[in-house]
Amino acid sequence: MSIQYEVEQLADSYGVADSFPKDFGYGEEEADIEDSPAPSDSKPRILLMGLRRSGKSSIQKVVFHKMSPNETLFLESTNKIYKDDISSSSFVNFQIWDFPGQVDFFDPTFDYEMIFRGTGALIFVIDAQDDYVEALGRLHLTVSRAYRVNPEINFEVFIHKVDGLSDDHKIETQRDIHQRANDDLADASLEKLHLSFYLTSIYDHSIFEAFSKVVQKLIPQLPTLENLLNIFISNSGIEKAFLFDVVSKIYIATDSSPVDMQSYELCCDMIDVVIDVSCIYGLREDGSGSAYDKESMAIIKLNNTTVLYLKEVTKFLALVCILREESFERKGLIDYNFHCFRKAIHEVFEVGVSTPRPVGPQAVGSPCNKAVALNGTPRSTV
Ligand SMILES: Nc1nc2c(ncn2[C@@H]2O[C@H](COP(=O)(O)OP(=O)(O)OP(=O)(O)O)[C@@H](O)[C@H]2O)c(=O)[nH]1
Repeated sequence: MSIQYEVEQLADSYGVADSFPKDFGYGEEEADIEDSPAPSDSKPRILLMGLRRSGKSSIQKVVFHKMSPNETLFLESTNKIYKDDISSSSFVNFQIWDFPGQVDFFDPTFDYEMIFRGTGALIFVIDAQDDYVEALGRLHLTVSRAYRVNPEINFEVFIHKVDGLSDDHKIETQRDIHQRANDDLADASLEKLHLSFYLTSIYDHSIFEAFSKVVQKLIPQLPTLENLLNIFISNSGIEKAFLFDVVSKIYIATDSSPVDMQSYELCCDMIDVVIDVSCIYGLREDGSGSAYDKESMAIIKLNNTTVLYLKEVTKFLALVCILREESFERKGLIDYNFHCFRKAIHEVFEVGVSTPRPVGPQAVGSPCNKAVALNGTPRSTV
């Protein structure tokens, strides 16, 4: 595949020097956010639960800490709740709580009411390569408890480690788990409790896709973002556009045309290439500067007449588009439309201004706690 590649990197416009991946933000705005930190326990939570060795810590490390999947083989078992605050590096401002496999709801020191009250999404991980009967029992116990405390939680089931399964086996496993889990809920008269199922693996992009969908459900501005993307692509001759959280490669929104895995993978790969090249050639000689900043943009022309176009939207977000070479002849128009799109996104999120987040006991468990606060906090909600 021949690739024509252009990357522009200008780190000069930002005062504080940072390097990827430790600090991915622009230094100055980072200070704003630091100035009014929300007490960590009041941030909306995504819980990762499931049996021992089902893959919870691996998911969290691969998606949010750039750990390579092979390295997860050496992860030690989690013995206490591990709270990971990812708000300093990511657009989405939440905490991920990784639970040890053996959580005991009857343990009086485990205050599950407090935990579930401030939870936006509960991800239950099931190891699809193992016998899942015990996991299904645990799933039922966990979601029914959580639902009674907070019916607003989104319940997400990751049927995980499917890399070891054939395509037929994957479908059959999903069908079986879906059927049994819902039968258990029906037996307990919990038909209203909705479970969403995803086939995932850390060895491909499925885990990023699944996490994208989990996070999207927690973003109240999603319809607005989709609308803006639809308007942008239809006026620019673009085939597909994703709004990415750069550090995690979660897409927080896309236009309303269907997502195919290949396009998503291509865009993820583009982000990796841009950041890697930036880290090598985009920093100043003394190593200062940022690998991703206001001037970050890249165009990659593939040999099948497809063009990939990436541009910075906010300090955590990038727009990545796929378009035909013919459409790219009107680059001026695309750039202008992008300018309008970027402005609109900034208006939606008021980038860089952090409004005080809810504090105190009344905030935990309030309905708005389900929606994630965003870095570049929106005007109207949260
Ligand atoms: N094949 C395969 N293995 C995986 C996948 N995800 C995780 N693993 C492996 O599963 C094992 C257990 O992973 P962990 O992330 O430690 O599991 P955990 O659920 O956090 O375990 P506890 O901390 O004991 O609760 C590790 O050896 C991982 O490499 C996957 O998608 N596919």
